[in-house]
Amino acid sequence: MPDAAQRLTTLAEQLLGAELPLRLRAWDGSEYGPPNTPTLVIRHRRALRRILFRPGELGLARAWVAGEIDVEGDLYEALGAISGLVWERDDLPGPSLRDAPTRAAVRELVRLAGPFPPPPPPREEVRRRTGALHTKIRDRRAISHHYDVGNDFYELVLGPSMVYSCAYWESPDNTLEQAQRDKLELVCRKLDLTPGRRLLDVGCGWGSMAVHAAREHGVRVVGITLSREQATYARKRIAEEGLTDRIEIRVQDYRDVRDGPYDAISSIGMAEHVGSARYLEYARDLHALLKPGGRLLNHQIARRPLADESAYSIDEFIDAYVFPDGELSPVGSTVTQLETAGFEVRDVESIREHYALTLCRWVANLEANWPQAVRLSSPGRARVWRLYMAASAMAFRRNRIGVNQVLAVRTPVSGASGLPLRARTWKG
Ligand SMILES: C[S@@+](CC[C@H](N)C(=O)[O-])C[C@H]1O[C@@H](n2cnc3c(N)ncnc32)[C@H](O)[C@@H]1O
Repeated sequence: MPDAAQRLTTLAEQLLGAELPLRLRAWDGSEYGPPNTPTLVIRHRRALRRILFRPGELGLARAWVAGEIDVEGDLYEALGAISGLVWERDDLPGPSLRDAPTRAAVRELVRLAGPFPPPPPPREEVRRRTGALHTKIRDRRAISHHYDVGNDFYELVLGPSMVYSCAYWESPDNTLEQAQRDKLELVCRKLDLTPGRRLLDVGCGWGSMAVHAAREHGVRVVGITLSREQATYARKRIAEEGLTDRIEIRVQDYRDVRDGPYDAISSIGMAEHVGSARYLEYARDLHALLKPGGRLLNHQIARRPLADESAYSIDEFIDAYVFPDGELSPVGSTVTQLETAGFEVRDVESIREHYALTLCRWVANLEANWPQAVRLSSPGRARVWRLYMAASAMAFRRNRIGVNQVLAVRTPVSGASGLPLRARTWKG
């Protein structure tokens, strides 16, 4: 009788119709598969039950959070191998459940997983996003879930720059702090910030953009966030920098900003929270908050468009464990919505590869401070973050998702956009 690792490998290969490019270690201590590759460790057969119960990323993620599966060796190599095998194949669908051998393999897998517990009580299913879902109260709760993990935890992961969005890598060998500074500076140049102008930073996080723009470009800034912890941190930092006369941080929803018009608006890593049903309203609100000729820089993660857009559903793992209610749209629909709201879209810069580099640095920071990260959050939460960030790095690297800076102008009726004939000012 072959041991569990060998049986599992054989079954997985039969079901996937391809060779497993990873080594496997099972709960009985047995190992099987190629040497010199990362090892997928299945510590408990409960992991199989979870995966069979909930096929797709969520079952896998739950087993990961519970510590029932793990990876030894290079996490990125393992994730790349798994996604190459499951999500990125052009020869799918593989073996069909109509085939007798496939059905037999599934039955054998169920046997191997052991007795199933009674089904869990019905839980709220992840719904398609509707306009009603992104209410101000719900958005505030979702933001709290994500950002009020504690500033100390974010400091460990993000490092001293405390910027939680894609950095800009002039060279991949730069430090994360330099790359984040370069990103903030790039945004300031795109927005043509000059002393005395007024900037609204929507989704200001821990205040990094506000501080950079006020200190380096002499602008007055209002930064808004839904997270109290972020606001407290940002205000302290602003006081330490001696910039309280130039920066105001508010705990405020973008839908409640009433003190326009502004000369410029930055929205960096915030619009992912808006939701497609509310996106046009968001674009209209920002448009109304700008002076004629004012610029918006919208820096946002995008997904690839689908042949059938109605088939889009939120990633269950991200929704359940990381980013409740976060939602991605293709860059084309962002541009269309901004134009519909009245903006003239002048520049779209894709910086997809930059996010893979950024995420790898965050993962490295987390790994280097692992015991402290676990103490500040919990073993499950720290594991979720490691997996989420490493998997996201892979997704950016492999073009499953992207990130774009969209520069849009509230061009006046005269057509005078105020932009240079060539974008030398920021492209160098
Ligand atoms: C990923 S963080 C980005 C923070 C910052 N821009 C940076 O690059 O570090 C997203 C920010 O958007 C804010 N946010 C999300 N929804 C918001 C809303 N409805 N109104 C105002 N801010 C919001 C969050 O509170 C958080 O500060």
